[in-house]
Amino acid sequence: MNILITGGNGQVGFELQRQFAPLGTILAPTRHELDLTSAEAIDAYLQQHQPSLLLNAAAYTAVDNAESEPEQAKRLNAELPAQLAEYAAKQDIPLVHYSTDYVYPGNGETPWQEDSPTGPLSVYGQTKLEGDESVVKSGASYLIFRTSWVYAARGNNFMKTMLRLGRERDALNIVNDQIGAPTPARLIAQITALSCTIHHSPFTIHIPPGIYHLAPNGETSWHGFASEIFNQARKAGQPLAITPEKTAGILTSEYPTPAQRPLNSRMALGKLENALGITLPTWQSQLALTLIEHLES
Ligand SMILES: NC(=O)C1=CN([C@@H]2O[C@H](COP(=O)(O)OP(=O)(O)OC[C@H]3O[C@@H](n4cnc5c(N)ncnc54)[C@H](OP(=O)(O)O)[C@@H]3O)[C@@H](O)[C@H]2O)C=CC1
Ligand SMILES: Cc1cn([C@H]2C[C@H](O)[C@@H](COP(=O)(O)OP(=O)(O)O[C@H]3O[C@@H](C)C(=O)[C@@H](O)[C@H]3O)O2)c(=O)[nH]c1=O
Repeated sequence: MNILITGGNGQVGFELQRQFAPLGTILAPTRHELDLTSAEAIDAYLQQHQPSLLLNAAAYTAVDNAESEPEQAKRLNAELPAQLAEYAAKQDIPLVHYSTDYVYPGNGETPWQEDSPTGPLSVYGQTKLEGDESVVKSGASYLIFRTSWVYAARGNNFMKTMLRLGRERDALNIVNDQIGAPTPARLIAQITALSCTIHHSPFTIHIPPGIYHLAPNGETSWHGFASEIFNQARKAGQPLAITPEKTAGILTSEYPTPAQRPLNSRMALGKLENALGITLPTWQSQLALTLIEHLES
């Protein structure tokens, strides 16, 4: 049984490969083996390999660059999921797709529900929303996991950037007015596997199709996340130049970037917890696991 993982070398895709390896034959083409900007190449690949499950972890995730490369972002974030969803509907196979807190407008302090009005502030958020909308209306059996602030033991992410800067610098300014939940890619892959029941054939999704928020419990700012990274790293014996007093919280307006980020990225988790009958872990406990994995790698 072939499981296609697009973006298999990314943070989430890599963890999906680990989780799903015992469940079937993993197809995780690199960008040299399958150019995801080519609809023709994707069609040919699908015809050749006939996957029974699609896990779409490919995306254009460079939030600031997307502002100057909107066509590229649209191809990966909007048109690719639309094409995969159309195929999934036609073949009657499930599609799991990943989305983001950046589809929400970021105002207020109330956690977003899955059916809250969207209002992306950036090209990245807008193109991701277009992808979600295509999947929803495709008629495919789908799950969309909207997650936030993804990091992992490997890949490019905020945790690894902070560990590097914490060793190199003795002072850092980090925004403290964007609030959300840092989510390890490993947790995303574990929840994805938990949501798919494997019969002999075909794969089925065993929670109701739809959009689900997927993040750990609790909330913090990027400054709070960085401070916890430094605390936990220090306890694990890492030599850091940075000190808590020199890790200053600043406003988003003091850290100008090409793309606007939402201030409120709080996402309600009840829909997923109820569907799976679980309580999601806290972001601090998930950081401990991911940090140790990184330090031991
Ligand atoms: N990162 C984050 O903070 C968040 C991510 N998400 C969503 O989660 C999902 C996974 O994100 P994440 O794992 O962090 O993403 P990564 O940036 O780590 O990985 C993206 C993957 O997409 C692949 N890719 C991008 N462009 C192309 C292309 N033209 N052809 C072939 N492959 C391509 C990359 O290939 P290559 O390895 O060759 O570069 C990479 O494997 C995405 O849908 C993202 O929007 C949601 C919230 C937060
Ligand atoms: C390195 C650094 C970043 N920052 C801020 C900038 C930004 O607001 C925040 C996080 O930086 P990043 O560049 O990791 O942020 P960003 O790339 O916007 O992260 C987002 O990626 C996309 C793909 C998503 O879907 C989102 O959920 C979110 O994870 O930290 C500082 O304040 N000080 C610093 O020294």
